Amino acid sequence: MWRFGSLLKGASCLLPFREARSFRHFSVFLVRHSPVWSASAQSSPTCLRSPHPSVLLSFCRSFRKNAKSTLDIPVTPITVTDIKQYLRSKEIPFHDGYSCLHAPSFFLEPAEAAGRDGFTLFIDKTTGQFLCKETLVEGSWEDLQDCVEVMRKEGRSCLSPDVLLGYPESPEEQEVKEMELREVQRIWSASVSFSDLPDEEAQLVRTMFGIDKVSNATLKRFGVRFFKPTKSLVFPWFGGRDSGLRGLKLLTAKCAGDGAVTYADATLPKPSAYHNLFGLPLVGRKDSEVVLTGREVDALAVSQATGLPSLTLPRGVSCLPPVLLPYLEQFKRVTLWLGGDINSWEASKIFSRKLGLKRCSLVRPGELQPCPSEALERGRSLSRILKASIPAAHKSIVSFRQLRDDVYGELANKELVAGVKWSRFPELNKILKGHRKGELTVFTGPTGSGKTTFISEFALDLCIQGVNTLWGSFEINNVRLAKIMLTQFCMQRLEDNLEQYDAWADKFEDLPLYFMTFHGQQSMKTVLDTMHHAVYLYDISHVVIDNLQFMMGQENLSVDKFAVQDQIIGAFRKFATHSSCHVTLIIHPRKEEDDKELQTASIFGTAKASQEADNVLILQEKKLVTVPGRRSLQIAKNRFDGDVGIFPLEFNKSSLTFSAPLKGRNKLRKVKGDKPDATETEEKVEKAEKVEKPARAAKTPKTEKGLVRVGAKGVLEGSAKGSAGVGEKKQQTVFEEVIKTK
Ligand SMILES: Nc1ncnc2c1ncn2[C@@H]1O[C@H](COP(=O)(O)OP(=O)(O)OP(=O)(O)O)[C@@H](O)[C@H]1O
Repeated sequence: MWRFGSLLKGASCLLPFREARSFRHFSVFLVRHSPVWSASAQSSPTCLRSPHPSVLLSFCRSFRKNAKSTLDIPVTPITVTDIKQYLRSKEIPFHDGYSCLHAPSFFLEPAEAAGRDGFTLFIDKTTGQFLCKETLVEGSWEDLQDCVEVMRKEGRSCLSPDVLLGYPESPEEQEVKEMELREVQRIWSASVSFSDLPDEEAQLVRTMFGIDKVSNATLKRFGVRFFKPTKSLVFPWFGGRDSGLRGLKLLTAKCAGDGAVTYADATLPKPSAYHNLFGLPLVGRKDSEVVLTGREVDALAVSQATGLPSLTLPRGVSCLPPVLLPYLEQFKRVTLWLGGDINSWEASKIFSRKLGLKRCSLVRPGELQPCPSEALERGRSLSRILKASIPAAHKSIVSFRQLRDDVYGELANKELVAGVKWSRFPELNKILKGHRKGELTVFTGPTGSGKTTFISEFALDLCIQGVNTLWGSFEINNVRLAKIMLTQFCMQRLEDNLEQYDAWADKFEDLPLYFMTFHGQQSMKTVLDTMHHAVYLYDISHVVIDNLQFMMGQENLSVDKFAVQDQIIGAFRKFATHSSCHVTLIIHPRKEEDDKELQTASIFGTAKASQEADNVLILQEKKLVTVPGRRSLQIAKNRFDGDVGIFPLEFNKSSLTFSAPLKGRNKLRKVKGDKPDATETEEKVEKAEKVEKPARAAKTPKTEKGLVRVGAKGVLEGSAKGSAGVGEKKQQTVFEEVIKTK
């Protein structure tokens, strides 16, 4: 099969159609002004033979960004060996780097390339994604192969950097982009440099942002300005082929009533497109050491105090997008000093795997080792702290001496160690304490009892708070699942309020939420490969698998099905631990008698599932609760601190939610031990329900209230620190303010 490849500028040829999935990359090869494509694709995309659906969708307004959050993983993931073999077979020289392979760029004219470093094409070893650092041409592994094929076919030694274009933008998207750029320019030119501020005001601003000791010279070197209308620090993003202003980040300080200061950041463009490594223009080609920080003010502190190159990750501790890795390849030593709390420590361990453990060392947070800006304020020696950083490459056997600081960290940060709290399920916080990375949760419940619906809200709640989430829904398709989640997100029937669809979908789209594109039976290997890929690309920290039975394939029918299930559970356990990612696994129960409650032992298969799991959650439908439709959630195992218990859930059919609309509505009963007394539980639940019913009926908010509650509590008011999703919402509020002050 062939696909039309009139896509390289000045070249018209047919490219072999390697795999159906390649169509996904088809539009990357659009030639600017290509009349053939623009006319045919836009008016009738179906003119392509068997195009990949996502190509068609990318032209359809209502689905325009679906492709972005859908994890379309290659059927056979690329490995570094494949990449190397291909390059060798095409006689392309390469060096083995830390996260990337380095090859000569074929987007530079030979004469142009001669004056440069030479190996400026960076190919990500995990994904095959490439970037030419000189021309900033980037694309997928398939794109790279296509470029090589075309060069070979046409006998060229290089290609124009303009041959590859991104997905065509809709007029709407272009307009948003232009508006953003205008806003960036407006804020930037209305901002003042510190040396232009009256001394008193400059000092006040410094105090407000905790940078008293950062000099005007440092602020000037990094291009930091102050935007008076919102009293924000402005950090510019310079980049692109012309090194022009591409965006900016605003950091705003807010004083709470009790005198505490909280900081909110906002970026333009929005966080998912904001790929600024703040400080990059100051890095010299020969620099071989760098300090990575989680906040811009920290980079200022490190640079001033140590003279070392220092860069800030655009979204702090929430992720390290692989597109930034090529810019970090030149460094032989990378020190991660992402902040002063346990979250920064966890993130630095995870990021160092992407960066290559051997060259990374980590600053362990502690009383004497706060974040860099605080260390500078407190007069600590930043060089000494950096010197004391710990190599990231760990040994398999450690003594308590090496662990003692970790143990202390856990004790001193009890709340953070307990994980992210649910905002819709306070009872879960009381029993499980929070949602922690690296754990395995097994969830079961009777057939059709609402397992998917409940876990959807359970995961959404965390996702709203910035937990990067990946769904593997093999039972129901992604459109249906997204519909359930969107309904739960806005807490109302959108069918009856279609005019609100776009507003809610826009908000929903900004969540760090991804879906696997599989449906039906899947091999465990494919699913695990996808999960690894997602962790690498999007720093996923919660994977939901609905459900295990869909991975048992043909073996499901054989006598050895229990062994297969155990093997799958073991693999998920390993993945969760090694990837520091929480896995929630839905498992069907064994067939139980109808009037019996489920127990841990009711989980289908052997005892492996409950042994390997850190948490076992059971959606109880029968016996415990006699009111039809009423369910209870039983926490039957909690490895973190042993508390188990059960609490009632009330299903709201219009919003598809189980969460209590009002605080303190459901009574919680803590049970120590795995098997609560069913009769007692039922009685208590019933009693609690009866007593509280009238009050609840009177207090249940209308759907608009639900909208305000979710939007305000879960989305708009969260702290921007360490949370991508929340950070994005902050952006809206800050820029709304900016616009208001215009
Ligand atoms: N508590 C409830 N009361 C009434 N209906 C519910 C309740 N919870 C979910 N439902 C509805 O029941 C249907 C099935 O729900 P869901 O798919 O979540 O169940 P499940 O347990 O995942 O099913 P399966 O066992 O097939 O995997 C959906 O239409 C859902 O809206």
